[in-house]
Amino acid sequence: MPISIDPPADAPPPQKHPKAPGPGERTTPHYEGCRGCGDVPGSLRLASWVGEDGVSVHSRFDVRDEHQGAPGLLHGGMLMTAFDDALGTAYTQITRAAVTARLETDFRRPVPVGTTLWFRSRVDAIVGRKIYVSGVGFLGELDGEVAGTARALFVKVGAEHFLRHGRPEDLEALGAPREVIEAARAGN
Ligand SMILES: CCCCCCCC(=O)SCCNC(=O)CCNC(=O)[C@H](O)C(C)(C)COP(=O)(O)OP(=O)(O)OC[C@H]1O[C@@H](n2cnc3c(N)ncnc32)[C@H](O)[C@@H]1OP(=O)(O)O
Repeated sequence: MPISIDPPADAPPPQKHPKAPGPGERTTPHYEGCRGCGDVPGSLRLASWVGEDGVSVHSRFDVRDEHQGAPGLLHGGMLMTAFDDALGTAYTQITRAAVTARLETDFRRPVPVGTTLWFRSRVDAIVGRKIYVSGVGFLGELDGEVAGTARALFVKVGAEHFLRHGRPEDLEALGAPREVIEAARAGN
């Protein structure tokens, strides 16, 4: 039986992080090697901007041949990847370093190759380490026909999560000293 990811009704409204970009500004990838938003081979190259309210985010994903799951149609897992990243980008405007614990997606319309998908995502609540986020994907334009909807629970983690579980060479490329990685793995 999955644990509920309904945001508590009495949680205070999330506030934008003071260093987050302002309304209309482009957000930066949370990790350059990310296959959702990084500028690397195999990435969806999701691009995101802060919404007019300064807290929500809208994102763009151009669906190409390499994203197919059926003839000429977007793979459902690729849509989930796009939602994961779009919803994750929404929480990074408010707080830092959390990982996806649960992601629920409803697939409402098939998405043909050549479509531009647009997303609106927002943080609904933050309670302790738990971040509740939801989003909608639209065909062709923001607020166009709904292609899918998603809800996610992200759980805040410290740097040790990545030091302990990430691949050492990728962590070293980001500047983490080998001894720090080894200490995290040893549980120190
Ligand atoms: C810009 C950013 C974009 C990001 C997009 C990409 C994000 C990713 O792809 S992240 C990679 C995929 N995710 C992962 O690898 C995470 C793997 N899972 C984990 O590491 C752990 O399970 C983790 C960290 C989520 C939680 O573990 P842990 O730190 O021990 O916390 P734990 O006590 O189990 O859970 C914390 C709370 O969350 C709740 N919770 C945890 N998992 C779930 C879940 N699946 N469903 C509902 N609730 C959950 C727990 O019930 C608990 O609630 P409470 O505090 O009320 O008791």
